Amino acid sequence: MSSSELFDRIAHEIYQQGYCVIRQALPEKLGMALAREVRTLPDDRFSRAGIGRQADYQNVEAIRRDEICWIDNSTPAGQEWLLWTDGLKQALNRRLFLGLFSFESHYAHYREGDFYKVHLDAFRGQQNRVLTVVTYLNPDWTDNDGGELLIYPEKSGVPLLTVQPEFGTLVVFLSEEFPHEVLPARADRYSIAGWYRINTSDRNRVDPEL
Ligand SMILES: O=C(O)CCC(=O)C(=O)O
Ligand SMILES: [Fe+2]
Repeated sequence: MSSSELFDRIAHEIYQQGYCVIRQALPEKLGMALAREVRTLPDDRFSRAGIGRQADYQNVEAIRRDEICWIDNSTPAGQEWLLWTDGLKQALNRRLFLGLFSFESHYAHYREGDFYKVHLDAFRGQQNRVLTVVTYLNPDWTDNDGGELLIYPEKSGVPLLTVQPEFGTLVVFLSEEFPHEVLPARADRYSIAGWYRINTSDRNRVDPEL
């Protein structure tokens, strides 16, 4: 699938249903570079993920256990990823007039037993995170390794989708609309989670900060 076919398909499915899951979507070479990088980053580049400002540490531990490392332009793999996600942003803006403005993303490492309970990535009205993108960097993932992503309909209940975190699978969904969770991993699980944001700056506040 060429990248323009892929971006067309993502735009179409986001328009139709608000989410899409595509296997083997991430370009192979990019996926390999990211998979290699996430495994070679020193441990001290990763930190315990948070869940917003108020929550204390114990609260966070009950909700999510992964460790994250924000991705920037300082490595070739990071650069290539940001270029690719920028291409996706432009394609979605062109096709859907979403007005996506900025993008932030991090590697995530779930060790054995780590999980992320049901949550939304953005809250309605705050208009910060509009679109979530997740991709997986696990070449040898098996059904026994757990760590599935479950995506629920807006009112929760029965999952709409169960996604295995297999190498190259790409998940995109509207951040305000779909509660989701990561079931406990039974092996090291590597992924990238990212968010496109719109520009909600006004006279008194620049947001996202430049
Ligand atoms: O890794 C995944 O499958 C999803 C992660 C997630 O929901 C998040 O980081 O907000
Ligand atoms: Fe999430």
